[in-house]
Amino acid sequence: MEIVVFGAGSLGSLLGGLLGSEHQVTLVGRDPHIAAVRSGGLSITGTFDQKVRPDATTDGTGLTADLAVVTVKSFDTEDAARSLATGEYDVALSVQNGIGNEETLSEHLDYPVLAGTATYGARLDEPGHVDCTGKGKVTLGARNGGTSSTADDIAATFTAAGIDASAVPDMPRRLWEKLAVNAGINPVTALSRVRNGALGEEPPSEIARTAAVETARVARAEGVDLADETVRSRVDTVVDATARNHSSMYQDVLSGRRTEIEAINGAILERAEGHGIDVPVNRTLAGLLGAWERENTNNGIR
Ligand SMILES: NC(=O)C1=CN([C@@H]2O[C@H](COP(=O)(O)OP(=O)(O)OC[C@H]3O[C@@H](n4cnc5c(N)ncnc54)[C@H](OP(=O)(O)O)[C@@H]3O)[C@@H](O)[C@H]2O)C=CC1
Ligand SMILES: CC(C)(CO)C(=O)C(=O)O
Repeated sequence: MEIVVFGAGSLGSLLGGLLGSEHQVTLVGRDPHIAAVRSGGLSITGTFDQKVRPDATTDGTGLTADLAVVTVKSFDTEDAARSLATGEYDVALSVQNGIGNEETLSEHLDYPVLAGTATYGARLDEPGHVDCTGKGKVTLGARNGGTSSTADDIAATFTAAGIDASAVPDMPRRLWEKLAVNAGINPVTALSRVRNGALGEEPPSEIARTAAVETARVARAEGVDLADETVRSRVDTVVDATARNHSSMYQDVLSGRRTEIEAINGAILERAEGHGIDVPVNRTLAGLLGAWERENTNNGIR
């Protein structure tokens, strides 16, 4: 299969690198990482130990492939969609965190957009080198739910490349479940500057679980069947499985970069307000991270 991975930072380089062992992959990203991949290939370490040589470019316009895997941060989805619209693809798959990415892509693309989530831990250590800090799973499917033979084929493609992937018929619920986990783990680890595993301790773990439970309440108001107990235990499971990870939001804070707080806790807050639901923990986390962004990232705009 010909695959373009749009947004080859941490997660995109990991997935693109693994896919590159079996498929024709082009990574779209930024220099100096892309220059390093072009000259010396991509090393994947940690859970994996591989060296691959995918194609790599900083210009994501006018490309052609069977599949576009979108791994930019949610605040870059609109720009990515505009670039992807100049190319030719059969299908796009978002494996980003936050809600609304698939809708944004669909507004710009005239081919189908599938939804996905990833629980792999990835960190771009240095140009040309990605560290897999936790083996996870990629879950994908039709963005409004239901079965999809295209999603089945893509899951098989990922599996053939050694990525644990499955196609599921209930993506809306999965997206909200992942959102609940990220709403808890990401800002709490970013604000307290700890790896995910530190949330095994009280009280930060309880803050993360409460943010997740608030999210489940909003999901139910949106018509998605997601129980409080499901998200509480999911936070604990992900903390255990990704104990060694710096969450993507913590990585952003460490590098002084804009975070995805708006597409995660901010989006929950906005939808909660629409339903008249109070989400005080999400409001607090969004407020604190937002204050950090304004002070440290030129008002959140890079
Ligand atoms: N890292 C992880 O372990 C996990 C991440 N995720 C999710 O995956 C998504 C990606 O996260 P992550 O990999 O950490 O993010 P990164 O910031 O590491 O990667 C995104 C990359 O895309 C680049 N980019 C953005 N727009 C363009 C463009 N138009 N052309 C070329 N390159 C572009 C960015 O460059 P620049 O920054 O210079 O703009 C950056 O290098 C997020 O939604 C995240 O929440 C989910 C699970 C785990
Ligand atoms: C699953 C988790 C929490 C792994 O760190 C993640 O999605 C992220 O860091 O954004």
